Amino acid sequence: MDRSGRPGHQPDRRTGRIPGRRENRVVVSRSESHRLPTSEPREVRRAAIELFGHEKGTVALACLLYLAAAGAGAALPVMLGRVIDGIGDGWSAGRIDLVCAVLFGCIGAQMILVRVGRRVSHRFGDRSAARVRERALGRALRLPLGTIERAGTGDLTTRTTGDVAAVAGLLRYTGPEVVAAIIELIVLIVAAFVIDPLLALGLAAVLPPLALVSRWYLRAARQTFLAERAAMSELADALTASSSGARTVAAHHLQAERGELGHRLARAHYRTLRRIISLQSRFLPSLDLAYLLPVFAVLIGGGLWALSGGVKVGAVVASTMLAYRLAGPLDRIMYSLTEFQSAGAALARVEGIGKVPLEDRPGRPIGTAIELADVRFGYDDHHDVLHALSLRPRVGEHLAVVGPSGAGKSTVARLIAGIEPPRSGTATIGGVGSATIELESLRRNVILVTQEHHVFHASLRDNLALAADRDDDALREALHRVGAAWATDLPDGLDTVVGGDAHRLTPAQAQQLALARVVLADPEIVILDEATAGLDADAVGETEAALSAALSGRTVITIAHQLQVARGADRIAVVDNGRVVETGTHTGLVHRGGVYAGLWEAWNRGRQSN
Ligand SMILES: Nc1ncnc2c1ncn2[C@@H]1O[C@H](COP(=O)(O)OP(=O)(O)OP(=O)(O)O)[C@@H](O)[C@H]1O
Repeated sequence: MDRSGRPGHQPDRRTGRIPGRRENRVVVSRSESHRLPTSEPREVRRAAIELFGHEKGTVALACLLYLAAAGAGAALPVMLGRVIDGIGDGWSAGRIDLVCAVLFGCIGAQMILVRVGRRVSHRFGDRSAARVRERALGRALRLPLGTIERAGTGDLTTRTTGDVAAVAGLLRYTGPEVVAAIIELIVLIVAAFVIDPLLALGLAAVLPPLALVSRWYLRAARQTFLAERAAMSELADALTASSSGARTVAAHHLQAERGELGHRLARAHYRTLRRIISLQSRFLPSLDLAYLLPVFAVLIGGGLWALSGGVKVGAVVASTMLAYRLAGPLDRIMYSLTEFQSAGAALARVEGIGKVPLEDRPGRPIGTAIELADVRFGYDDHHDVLHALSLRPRVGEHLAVVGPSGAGKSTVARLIAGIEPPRSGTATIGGVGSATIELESLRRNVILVTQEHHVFHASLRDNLALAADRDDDALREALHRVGAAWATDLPDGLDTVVGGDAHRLTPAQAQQLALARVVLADPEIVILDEATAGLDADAVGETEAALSAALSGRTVITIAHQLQVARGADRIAVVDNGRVVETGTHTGLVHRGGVYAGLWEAWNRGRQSN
């Protein structure tokens, strides 16, 4: 970089940035080692058992209700067989009527018991699903930020939304259905043995084909479903990165590349879906064949035996009906294998969040002095982006960090904020490594505001109260300080629900909301990294000045991508190629005629020609 500002350091016409040697930061694909882990089947089983353990009473009650319902259901073929044989044995009409009345009563009782059982099991499902969701979110919130970013927010989002929903669906609907089906199956088999143990052996004809088919399916399905979930995550990740990094994509003309990546990942996901369909299209018809085998076995075997007088016709009819009814619960169990596989894969991913090693953060800083000393840092093992960088912001000063794009300014912000530890050297706050400071204390004292802000689908008041529980006047004052005049025009004032379709905030408004949160939180150290980039050029200066006034006495470090922001700072540090190459006031640096002076000249020239 020279004083004249070579072409590479002219501000970009569209973004106002000072270009440099930045590499493409929109992640193209995540390496295996950066993916969030997945739990082993053994760990998934343990988690499932733990879930049942919380609801032993409810589970036992639901099982009892399903048992009674299955008993009432099995009474139908048993009694019908007795009636058939009873007619042959000369039962009276009154006796037959009585048995038929009991039979109808059983049908009614079965319907009621199933309904009540479902209600109880839904209650279990709801509470367990809430437990899974809360656990996943709790774990996600404790994850080290650097890990989330390297793994991709899309992956974590899919795990805490789609995967949790798949597990919740299983717990609420499919799980209880399968338990009910297993109980029904056992009751049907017991009933068949009560009617005639030899005929009941015919039911076993279903077992060999069923065992073969399900063994093959279960083996193939786990990998297929895991692959589908992973492909879905990668796709979500790439789409999230493309949309949240839209400005970078546009600035680096990466639209075609990102579009192609999206298509490639969508095709990969489509291929995994086709594998699932192909698997199921072989699995399901084989099941139908398997169900028919015990019906034929009992009907033909029992029929021949009845002809020779070895067994009564009623017993054969009842056993055949029971064999036929096996298809119902078996079908529900086998069909749900797909969902079990899918939810099992989902639970493995949800539980995997808990396998990420948490950071050891015992540090308790004394004071708020920031110091970066001889810091080396790189995002991968191969090359450093910061090279022995040293910087000592003074307590209570407003320091602007400037430099060409890709120089390492945002990386400096991340190290101060304790998101990443340095590879060597030290990055400390109050004498303690910032990446080791206890999270609660770090969050209270240090806030990093970037361009990414989340507006929660809630009232404006709730969105602000996240930062600090203050009265309405304080909330309004914070909005006023960051120039959010629009807030006074909202139809329901602070009660207006924002973040959803009802009242969508513009990116600039969302940014002001984030800044108002900072004012309310009033931390000791504020790091603003492109925090005003979404505002229009005139508003940037005003907002930065208002923010500085609101945060007076606090240490404010502004990563200034536009030099007019740096001008108002107490001191400026110029970062180039991962090193601090100059520090001083705006006037001092311009007079010195060094790197900053060159940047300033190029900046002014660029603005005039724009
Ligand atoms: N998450 C990341 N993973 C890999 N490399 C990264 C990541 N973030 C930044 N880099 C790389 O590190 C170097 C320094 O980036 P950094 O964002 O700190 O620069 P900067 O000066 O803030 O740039 P800009 O002004 O464009 O924001 C660049 O080469 C960049 O491509």
